[in-house]
Amino acid sequence: MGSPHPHLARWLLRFEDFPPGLTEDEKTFHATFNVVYVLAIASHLLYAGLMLWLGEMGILALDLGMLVVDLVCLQLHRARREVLAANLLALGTCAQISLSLGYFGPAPGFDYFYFGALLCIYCIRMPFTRRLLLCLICLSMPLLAYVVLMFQGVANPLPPGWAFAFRLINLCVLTVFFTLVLVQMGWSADRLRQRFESRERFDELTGALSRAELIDKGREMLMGTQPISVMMVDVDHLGLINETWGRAAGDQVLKELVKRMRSILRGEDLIGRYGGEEFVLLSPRLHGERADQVAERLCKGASALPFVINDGINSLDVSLSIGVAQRQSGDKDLESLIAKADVNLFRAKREGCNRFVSDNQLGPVSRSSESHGSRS
Ligand SMILES: Nc1nc2c(ncn2[C@@H]2O[C@H](COP(=O)(O)OP(=O)(O)OP(=O)(O)O)[C@@H](O)[C@H]2O)c(=O)[nH]1
Repeated sequence: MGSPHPHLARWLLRFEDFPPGLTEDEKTFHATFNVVYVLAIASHLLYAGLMLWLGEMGILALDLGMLVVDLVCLQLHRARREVLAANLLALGTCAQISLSLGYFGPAPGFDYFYFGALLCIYCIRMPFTRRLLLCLICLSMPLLAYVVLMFQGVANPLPPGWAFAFRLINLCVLTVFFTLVLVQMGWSADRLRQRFESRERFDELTGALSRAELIDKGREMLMGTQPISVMMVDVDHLGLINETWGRAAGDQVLKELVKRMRSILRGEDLIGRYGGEEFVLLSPRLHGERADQVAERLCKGASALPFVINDGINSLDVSLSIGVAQRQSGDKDLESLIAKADVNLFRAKREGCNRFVSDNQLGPVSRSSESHGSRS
């Protein structure tokens, strides 16, 4: 798997029962954080036991509170709300550090905790500014507590032996925790580099995203909760165009089509070449009737002007058929959304091409267009 730690990756993946269709990256992310949450639960149970034994009820209550947070994180993570789970763990950990500092005093060793929380946040796939904001919140909580307690001169109330043992356990747990998170970051960086190096991100002919890249980006998009429209676009009768005008003409049509779609769509929309003459479009924050309007604009706009082929000697009228599917709330499965769009595309073809079909409506394109009719 091209990772510096393939054995660890294989070992982690052995314990997982993944939902179908996850990429390798998602699998290692999922497996790593499963271990991180289980580790957090185990260590908070251990700390709670220790504090009960030592009769330190204040810090025991804090540990039990964190135990609940860990369990919630694990459930969220398993329900594929990974980003929410990791954010909650990071914030919970930093809040716990701040409160624990009030009890134990600003002894060295605690700084480990919030670096852990920061690393946690750093490997979560979310926009940079939101990540930065979370890091700042996580950093400032314990830092503030640190400074205040240093000035107050608070000392650790545990006997020196216990204080030492407690710190040792913390360091061991956190070292394992860091190793896992860092290794996971290494895997992600590796795969990112491999993708860049292998130049498989874009389709060579049209410049659209490659299928693999589209799926990766689409899955990232689906990690949020925003509405998303998926459109499957197919050039009508491309086989006939190839036969009549030659494959180079078909290639020119595909290239020009991507340019036209780009000019109609917004910058944040993704265009990927899914197969031969099929493209998949992913549009975040587009749903309901607006998605139908965009599909109609694509059908009309893409075929509004003839496609110039054979170095400007000929031109063709080319039409599109589009299947539209919309994300239902909480839907995380990109493949099933694309499959829905594909079913609607099939309906559009069956209804006579040059139209779109969406989940809720059939959308004929009003402009009458002779498909692939030639012009001089
Ligand atoms: N020029 C060109 N043709 C391609 C490319 N990829 C796929 N095709 C052609 O697209 C055609 C797809 O054939 P079909 O699935 O039967 O579709 P169609 O002829 O467009 O007919 P409908 O989809 O039913 O309208 C085949 O003839 C492929 O050779 C490509 O990169 N360049």
